[in-house]
Amino acid sequence: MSATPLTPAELDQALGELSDWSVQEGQLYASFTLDRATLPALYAAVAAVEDQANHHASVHILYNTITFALDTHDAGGAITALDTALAARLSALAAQHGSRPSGS
Ligand SMILES: C[C@H](O)[C@H](O)[C@H]1CNC2=NC(N)=NC(=O)C2=N1
Repeated sequence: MSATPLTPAELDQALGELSDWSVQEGQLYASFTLDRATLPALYAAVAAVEDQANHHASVHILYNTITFALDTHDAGGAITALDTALAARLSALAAQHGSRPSGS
């Protein structure tokens, strides 16, 4: 998978399959709300997937909401297929841990 910036059309197409995600300030962005007790397990799973992909999200946790922001540093902060691929995996992990999208 390449660190080539997605074109606007490619990004729109990818977002069509990433219903939890939006573009905010040039990054892919998603928030999930879940039981606080499951947050540690979710983050452990996120970290493992990130390390396997060698691609890492900005993660913010506030009470029962975890927010991810993704762009590709190696592409000057553009959104690439590395980001959209990881976004799909993060959505799946959040769902597996009983989350619900908490919107933007
Ligand atoms: C050296 C290492 O391969 C790079 O720093 C990887 C690690 N994780 C990364 N994460 C993100 N979001 N963007 C990158 O360009 C990136 N590059």
